[in-house]
This record gives sequence, C-alpha cells and structure tokens, in this order.
Amino acid sequence: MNDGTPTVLKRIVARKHEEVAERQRRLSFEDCRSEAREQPATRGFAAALQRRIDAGDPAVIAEIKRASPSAGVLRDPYDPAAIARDYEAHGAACLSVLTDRDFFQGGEADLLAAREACTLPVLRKDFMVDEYQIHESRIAGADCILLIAACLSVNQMQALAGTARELGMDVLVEVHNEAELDQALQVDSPLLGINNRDLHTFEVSLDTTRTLHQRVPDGRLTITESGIHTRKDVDAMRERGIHAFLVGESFMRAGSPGYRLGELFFSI
Ligand SMILES: O=P(O)(O)OC[C@@H](O)[C@@H](O)c1c[nH]c2ccccc12
Repeated sequence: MNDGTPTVLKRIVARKHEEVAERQRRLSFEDCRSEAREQPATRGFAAALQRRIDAGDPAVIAEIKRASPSAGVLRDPYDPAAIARDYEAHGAACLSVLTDRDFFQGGEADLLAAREACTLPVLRKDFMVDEYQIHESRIAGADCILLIAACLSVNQMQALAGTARELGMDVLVEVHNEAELDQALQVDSPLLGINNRDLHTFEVSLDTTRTLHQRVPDGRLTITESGIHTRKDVDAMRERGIHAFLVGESFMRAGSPGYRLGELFFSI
C-alpha cells in the first residue's frame, strides 16, 4: 500500500496548509477572528441530531457535494440551495456541505447558499489543519466543524475543538480505526463519526462502523459515515443501535436527493 506515493489525504492536507497561508494574506488572522465573533447565533447541530434520535427517528446528515476524488463529478448542474430545500422537505436533521475547492469542487458560497435556503444546521465539510479555518468556518455559516483524526494529533484536535466551542459551533470528530478512536475519545465532544471509507485508499466497508461502535462509550453519539446506499445498510446499522447517518453519494446521484433520502430512511 505504501509505495512512497502520497495518498490523496496527504495531498489534500499539504494543499490546505498552502491555502490557509494564501487566505491569511487576504484576511489577517486578527480580522478573521474578530469577524467570527460578530456572527449571529448558530443553529445547534448536535441538538438537532439528538432530537430526532429521542423521537425514535433516524438522524440524517444529508450531504451536498458536487464531486469527490473517489467518484469524480456526482452532480451537474449543481444547485446547493435547491438541494438544501429538498433535503429539509424530506426529513433531513442536518446538512453537510463540502467546501474544499481543489479536490471536491466546492466552496464556502455553497455552504452559505444551502444554509440560507433552509432552517437546518450545517456542517462545514472540509479539512481543518489550522486555527484560522475554525474562525473562517464561523464566518462561512458553519454550525459544526469536522476534525479528521487521520490528519491531526490529539493536541491539535483539542485546541481546534476548544476554539470551535468558544465560537458556538459543535464539533464532529471523525475516525476510521482503533488508534484514531482512542485519540478522538480524548477530545471533549459528543459527536463521533465513524468513516467507513479509508481516506488513504478509498476502500469502503460498513464493518468499520460495526467494529468500532462497540468501543464507543456511553455519552457519545455515533454517526456512521460513507457508503450507505440501501435500506439493508440502514437497517443493519439501526439494529446495532446506530441511528445517526452521514450520506452523500447515493443522494447526489438521484434526480431528487430529498426523495431518495425519504425512500432510504422513511420508506416513502
Ligand atoms: O458519499 P458517501 O459515501 O455517502 O459519504 C458521505 C461522507 O461520509 C463523506 O463525504 C466523507 C466522510 N468524511 C469525509 C471527510 C472528507 C471528505 C469527505 C468525507
């Protein structure tokens, strides 16, 4: 597997550091931080998921993405606002919007457009490697940020999570294996994402969630991420007590992403 070629995740992270440096030349850290502090209240991402679960319903984080490095272009034309409305009408609990430009063909404008078109809380789906991006996410309208354990140390995750919380955002910590889970559990946040996709190889297996979920302590909300395509996938997770889902590709390939969400989760 490791033939010396950098994996996509490594290339993305290297590019992110450059991007942050470029952005910081346009808007200084100080100015970014003060603008972040002036934003109106966030929408409560974790609370929205918990409400669904308490009501006995699946909590679906419905993803909006134009393209991905593993699948190429998923949706063209791509209208984040229309998709957001469609998702809300069909029972999504929250949204996730890809804002990475170079690998996912997204941007912060997509997040703002989606958020303004509905009342749902929104996760900024991007690769956080620097404090600057946390403040920037708040300005971009994020109610929650993602921290990927595969590209951060425990100290980094704790620091970034602390900043996010100070700014009123929730934090989703994402893991793919046991070592990452152990690290993620040292971060004080209720939302734990188990990514079924290996971000180095793109291999997908729902067994990842099955195995790791057993080791998640009470008090954390497990979200199974990636590779959910069928009713059988959904039922297999719910039987194991996993009621929160992050789904992108199968919705993005459907004519109506919202209708597909309804079919998969609410049997319409
Ligand atoms: O499109 P899928 O297979 O339904 O997966 C959605 C989501 O889990 C996936 O986009 C994702 C999960 N973690 C990430 C981290 C970065 C980029 C993308 C992701």
